Amino acid sequence: MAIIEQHQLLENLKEGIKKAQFLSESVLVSYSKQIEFIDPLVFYRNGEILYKGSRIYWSDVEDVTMVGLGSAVVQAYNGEERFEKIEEYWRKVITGAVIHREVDVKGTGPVCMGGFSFDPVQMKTRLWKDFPDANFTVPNWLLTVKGNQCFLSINASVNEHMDPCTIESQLIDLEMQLLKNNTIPTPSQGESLMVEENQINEWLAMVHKSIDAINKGEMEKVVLSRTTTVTANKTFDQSSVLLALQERQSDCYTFAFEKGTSTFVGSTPERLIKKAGGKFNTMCLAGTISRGQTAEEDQKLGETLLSDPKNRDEHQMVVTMISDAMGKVCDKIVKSDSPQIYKSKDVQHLYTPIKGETKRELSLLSVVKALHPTPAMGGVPTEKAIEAIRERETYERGWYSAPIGWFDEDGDGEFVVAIRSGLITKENAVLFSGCGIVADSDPQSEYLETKIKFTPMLTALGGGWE
Ligand SMILES: C=C(O[C@@H]1C=C(C(=O)O)C=C[C@H]1O)C(=O)O
Ligand SMILES: [Mg+2]
Repeated sequence: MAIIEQHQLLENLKEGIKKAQFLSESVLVSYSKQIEFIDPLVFYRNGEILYKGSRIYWSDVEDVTMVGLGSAVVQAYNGEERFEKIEEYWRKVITGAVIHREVDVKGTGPVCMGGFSFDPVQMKTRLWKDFPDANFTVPNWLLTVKGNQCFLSINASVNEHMDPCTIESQLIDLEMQLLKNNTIPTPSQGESLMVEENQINEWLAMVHKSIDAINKGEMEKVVLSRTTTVTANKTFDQSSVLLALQERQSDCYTFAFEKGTSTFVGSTPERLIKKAGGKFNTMCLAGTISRGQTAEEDQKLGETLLSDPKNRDEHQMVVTMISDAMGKVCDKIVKSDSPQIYKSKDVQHLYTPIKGETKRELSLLSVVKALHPTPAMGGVPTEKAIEAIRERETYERGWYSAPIGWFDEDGDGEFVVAIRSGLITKENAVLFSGCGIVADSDPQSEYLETKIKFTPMLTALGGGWE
């Protein structure tokens, strides 16, 4: 078996190099196979030395985890045409690629993973220096875990000058190192962390101003966010932060994008769009209340949320926009008439799932473009709200509240909205949290809402609120 597999990889490399000679440009070679089980966090950690600064962790709500190490292909773009540029580049890469799968499983092979910034026009600061407006990579190594089955995809960019046997033997050596068994440090708790909520008064003033603007009819909703800074006395261990998120936030998508010296990490409940063939799944998530201490209190809080006009209003604006946008691109959409409750560890939300179907060729990125930013992250009307955010927020959002995800050569894939997140650089972390401001908002309650939304990241870093 092993011999046949190696033979196959070598054949693919030879074919890729021949193609590269013919095209006079690099060609992507992708080979994937089933392997013995390995914990995805161990794999992520094993890549720390060789692939520091270019690792990706992604685990979805359907028990699929993908870990990417290194970049066989990378595309970065700054500016407003980012969706089109990434799409164009991807088409070109895939057209030339040599792809072989031992087993035909989604989420293996040449998977393109990455994200976008919230607003390409917002001024850039040092905070997000390693995160362009669009940044996508096909990892050199992609581990895909589905339940207890594991698949390994090897992606290599080859050119006409390469020797297939040399590459093959390098890959075999690396594979052994990356698949070594290892342990993950247990999540830290009660660490001595310095936790500082930044510019609370400025934020409250901004909320007051926005409520005034809404009452004057300048807009209907704007999502305002703020940051909390966390400092530890030693470098945060990414694998243990991910483990903590994964354990506590099991109904969320847990992710990490390591770029240069920073890693954008989080556990978001919010799917932006999933595409499988002509079928699309999206959701509206807006309107928030805390979790109860007891099952009874929790249930009561959920009922309060469901019948609260302010939260229903905040939610409805998202439903209207997403239904309109999906209605325009799909032949048919299905959505329930009233919201349900979505519970995650620290908060409950109003939630309306929407399904769409189309027989036309419709790319995932074009739907991402049509949806982003939804009024769950921007506001209503979109342009007015984005201008207000640009003008009033005192920091750069970067990839916070923006689409992150993956897609494959068939154009299938999934994007989520990167909230409940933070940017970790060594022993420092900046956490992000926002909330929808509408006419009936009370600044103090909105402040508390954003405070609980910091909790998932704060606890994963080993901290908590006093
Ligand atoms: C903006 C965030 O969350 C969004 C805002 C919500 C609200 O205001 O009720 C709820 C869910 C999210 O759509 C965040 O968590 O940072
Ligand atoms: Mg809210």
